[in-house]
Amino acid sequence: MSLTPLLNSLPKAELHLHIEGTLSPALMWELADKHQVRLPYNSEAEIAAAYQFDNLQSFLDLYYQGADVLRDEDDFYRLMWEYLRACHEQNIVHTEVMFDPQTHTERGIGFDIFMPGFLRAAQEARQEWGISCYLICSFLRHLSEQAAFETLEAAAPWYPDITAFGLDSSELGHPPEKFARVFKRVKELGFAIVAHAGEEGPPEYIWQAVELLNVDRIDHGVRCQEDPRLLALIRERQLPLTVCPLSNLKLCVIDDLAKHNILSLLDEGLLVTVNSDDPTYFGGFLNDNFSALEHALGMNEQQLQQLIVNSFKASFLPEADKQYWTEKVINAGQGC
Ligand SMILES: Nc1ncnc2[nH]cnc12
Ligand SMILES: [Zn+2]
Repeated sequence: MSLTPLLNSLPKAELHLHIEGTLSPALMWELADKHQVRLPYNSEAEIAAAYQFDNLQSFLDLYYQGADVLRDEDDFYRLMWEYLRACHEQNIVHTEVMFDPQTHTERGIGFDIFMPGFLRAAQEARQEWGISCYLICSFLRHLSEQAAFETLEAAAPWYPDITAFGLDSSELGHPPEKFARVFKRVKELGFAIVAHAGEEGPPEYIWQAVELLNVDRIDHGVRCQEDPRLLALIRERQLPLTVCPLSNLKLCVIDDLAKHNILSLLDEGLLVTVNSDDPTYFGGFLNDNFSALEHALGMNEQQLQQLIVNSFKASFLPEADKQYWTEKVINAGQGC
């Protein structure tokens, strides 16, 4: 029997989502027209057809180019609002959304433009649908340590609206150690920390994220299985991994979803979660990622439920909220 009815009925959290990676071809086309931005495409369909990637960098090149159509506060509001509407449709009740300030500040678009847009959409989604949305401010690792420090400083007026700081963009050649001093400061300021590690990069980068950045969660981390000592440490500390199956397939981290190690990591007792990363670029939102696991790996009902319980456990929600949602998931599962 299909897991789709159960999947749709369960409340879920999403913990690894780049808001710039939710820009749909339709919105990109509309905003390009609004701001008279020249795109290297002749239609929405051509935009969608261009989304074929060989690796992370080939994706990032298109992703940063696409973000150029985001210019004013209303554009950032629309972007966030459309994602939160998709959350509502999938029964995502809590989401922790990454944004890349440097993608915008480098184009002269400051925190005073994008933050009010994000926050207005988040507030309306809370009122309309009861969705909670936390923000994770991510540093681009292909830029310098100095640029990350400047971004941390520029974010200061918005600290009350930020839950965590993260690290993303081109992994290879930019190990976590490059940002050890920045994240030391982030920790002193009292924020949670996440970092992309072990997506394309080796287990050594995951070690550095854990030992030098003191991460609370690892984004991706799928290559931890190559190092048994690292795997044991992640299991012992129950350090969450925010895994993104369709992203891994689309960026050629794996060549076949049937070879994905997510269920094997789950069965080994790791706190793994399912996420969509950049859904409009990778061909699926959160529920599509779960469905893909059902079809490619034969994920069963118990594994589905555990992955969803993990999404709340691994979140930055207060303990009482984690408990509340975990009970909801378990009780809803029993009713099906
Ligand atoms: N999958 C990914 N890895 C690293 N940086 C990203 N930025 C957006 N998506 C990303
Ligand atoms: Zn990511």
